[in-house]
Amino acid sequence: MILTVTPNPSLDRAYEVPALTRGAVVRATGDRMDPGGKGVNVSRAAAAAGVPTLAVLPLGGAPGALVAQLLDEQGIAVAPVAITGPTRSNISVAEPDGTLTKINAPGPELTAAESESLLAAVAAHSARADWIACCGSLPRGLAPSWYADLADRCHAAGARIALDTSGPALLAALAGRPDVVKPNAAELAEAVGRPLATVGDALKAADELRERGARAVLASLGADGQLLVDDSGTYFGHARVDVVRSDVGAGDSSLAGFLVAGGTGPRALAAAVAHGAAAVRLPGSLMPTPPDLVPDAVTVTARVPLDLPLTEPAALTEPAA
Ligand SMILES: Nc1ncnc2c1ncn2[C@@H]1O[C@H](COP(=O)(O)OP(=O)(O)O)[C@@H](O)[C@H]1O
Ligand SMILES: O=P(O)(O)OC[C@H]1O[C@](O)(COP(=O)(O)O)[C@@H](O)[C@@H]1O
Repeated sequence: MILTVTPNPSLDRAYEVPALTRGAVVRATGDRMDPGGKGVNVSRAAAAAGVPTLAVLPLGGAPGALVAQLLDEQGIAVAPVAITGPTRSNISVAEPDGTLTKINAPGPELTAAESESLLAAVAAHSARADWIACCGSLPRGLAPSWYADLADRCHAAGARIALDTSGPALLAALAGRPDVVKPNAAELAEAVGRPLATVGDALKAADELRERGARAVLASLGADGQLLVDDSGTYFGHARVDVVRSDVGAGDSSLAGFLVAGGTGPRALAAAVAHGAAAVRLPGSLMPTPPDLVPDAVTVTARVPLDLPLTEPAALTEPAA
């Protein structure tokens, strides 16, 4: 079973527009609403792959009720923790050329009691979990060490920890020795405090995260593919995608594919890449089902193209904590 923890879930609203013009009234040509947040998406993708999953998440207010309803409609098992503050809504705007603009709200502030209830909810189900995927930003009220504390408790219960977060929460979580971390290029750059221009730069950064505590690193590099560094070796995976509709949740879909395929080694990397590629071919944060996957389009190699320039070099937007 894949248990997911999403401390700051969201109601994801996705708009498709002909062009995004600042200061103008922009008429959307399509819109959709999905239950969101990185762990929620991992659960949705795991369920779509036919793997048992449980999503642990705090929910509050009318948006929280809507997230619960949408998850129920999708048949996702949920262990909700009731909170006072309203669940956030995140917005993405997709343009026909593939440009995506995302606005992520900060979300509610959790009280100390709500933070404890969330940890207790995870602990109550962790014995049943093969993997516990800890995903997304931490809401206000949770210390940056929250994921590290969670990892300590869950490791003691025998579960493996996958982690997908950013900034200080990622750095602090490394102390909890997560079994795999899945940064994207920007998160990796921020974690090591330097920009990344090539796949080789990303590999050096991934090695550094392992030195700091991560047992394995699955680095997602957008259109360029993914890099896996674990005890079995170092591998690079790529898939060709002709039309990108929305990359919202592509990383979450990738992580789910990786865990569903065992969570280690080149076969799991191939599944991660297939899931990421399938996700970007779908609108909004729709998660792929098996018929959406095109495994033949995926290549995985142990010969990492170190000199390959990243299509989107990762600049530093914030100083590393
Ligand atoms: N433009 C793209 N073309 C092809 N595949 C993509 C594209 N964007 C994302 N992907 C796939 O989805 C994965 C996750 O996307 P990425 O943007 O790296 O992560 P995140 O969603 O966490 O920011 C990538 O590693 C890749 O496999
Ligand atoms: O917790 P964060 O970092 O604010 O991210 C939350 C957002 O991330 C998502 O899980 C999508 O992930 P990506 O932005 O990595 O594609 C959305 O469902 C959600 O709105």
